[in-house]
Amino acid sequence: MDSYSIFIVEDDPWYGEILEYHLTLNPEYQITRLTSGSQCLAQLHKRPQLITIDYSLPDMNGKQLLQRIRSANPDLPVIFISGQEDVGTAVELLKMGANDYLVKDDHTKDLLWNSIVRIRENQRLKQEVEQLREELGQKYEFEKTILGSSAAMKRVFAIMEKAARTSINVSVTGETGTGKELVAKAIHYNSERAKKPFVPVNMAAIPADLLESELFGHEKGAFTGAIARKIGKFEEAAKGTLFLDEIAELDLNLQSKLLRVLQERELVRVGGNEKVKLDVRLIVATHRNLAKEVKEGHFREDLYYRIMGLPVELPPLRQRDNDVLMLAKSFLQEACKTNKLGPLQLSNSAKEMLKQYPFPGNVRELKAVIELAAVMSNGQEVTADDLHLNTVGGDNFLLSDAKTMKEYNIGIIRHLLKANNNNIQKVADILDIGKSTIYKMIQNKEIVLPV
Ligand SMILES: Nc1ncnc2c1ncn2[C@@H]1O[C@H](COP(=O)(O)OP(=O)(O)OP(=O)(O)O)[C@@H](O)[C@H]1O
Repeated sequence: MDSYSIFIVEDDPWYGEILEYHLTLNPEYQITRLTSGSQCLAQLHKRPQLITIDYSLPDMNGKQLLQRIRSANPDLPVIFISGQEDVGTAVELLKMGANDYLVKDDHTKDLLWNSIVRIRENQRLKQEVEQLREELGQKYEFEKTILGSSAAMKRVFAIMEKAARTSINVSVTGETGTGKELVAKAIHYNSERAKKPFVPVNMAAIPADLLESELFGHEKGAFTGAIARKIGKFEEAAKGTLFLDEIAELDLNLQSKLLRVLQERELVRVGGNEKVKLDVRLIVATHRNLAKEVKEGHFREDLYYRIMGLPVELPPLRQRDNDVLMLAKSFLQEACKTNKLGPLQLSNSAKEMLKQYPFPGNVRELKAVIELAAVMSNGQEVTADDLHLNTVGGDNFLLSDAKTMKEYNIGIIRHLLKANNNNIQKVADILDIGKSTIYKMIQNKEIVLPV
């Protein structure tokens, strides 16, 4: 049984007795009764997990006591119990970080009981989230997740380390599938902010008219359909990292709004007046050349300088020397494990083919090609024939250079759908993309599924 230590600070012995009696109905609660503020402060080293305080104590008032508790432990839950209903004091105490304010009446015992249950549940969830984030952080140790030992990738790791040690903004550029999001996550989970949220938002995936409220939040009634207040991604990422992917797709109007928010370090939710202070590390990414976008008038120069921060340029896979083979081996191992296949090797011919191929879809494409090859192979090794770099959507598909990136994408998805009985979820998982991307292609008739 988990014990939970509660201090009851109450100078009226009779009322203290009632509270103690009621709370000990839960055998987990270990109660310590104290009758003054100074007694409470002197016992804080015993690490109570929650404190209830009578607002008017003989030696100090509730505000003074709360201030001193907060400076010793900013997270310790505190519930006030007051002899009178005084909304002003209640609001002030809650603003100072009290968790609840109850008035002494017939229902106090039950309200207190419920309040403690709620606070414990919040504490439990918070602990769980922190633990999960810690585990994620371990998962994102740079060199364990971002594979690469080429000179080009070593330079990337060196800049990432600098980024992780500071809180300055970071901009990640690189062709599609080079690992921009992976880099952003690794910086976050290796930084001081690791225990706070990493919030990714893809500028290209959200319709322009929804993006403002998605980023900055909205107040109830701000527009038709705004039935309740909603906090935006900036607020969701408080004390953590906001990852704005495909930043070049932001329209000029929203670029100005974003610039203002970043300059003033505060935001106002759509349809509201209240100013909300910001504390986020911003990481942006794009596959475009932002400097060129600025020159062509598509991107604001002042915003460009504000978000550029520390630039991380991810080289395309074809410029990473032997990383292609290292990645291929690792993806092959992973594919064997997930598909419950015996261990497979890459044949020499397969290695040669991978080294020659330019990989327009970069690491993402390599991963998909290898996963498919693992499934296709029926021997001990993956041969050049299993790689099927040239079978997607017809002969020499991937080797023909007259294709746009979009055509490659459609070709790969078409092929994988065929190989996986048109299981959209499975193909989305293999390619590490959202199902919506595939549905959009079907809607646009770029892909036709058999009826
Ligand atoms: N160096 C690497 N080592 C291992 N896996 C990698 C590496 N780089 C990328 N990947 C994997 O490749 C896939 C694509 O990576 P990611 O989504 O980060 O790319 P991206 O550049 O953000 O793509 P896009 O431009 O399409 O948004 C992911 O599954 C990721 O885990």
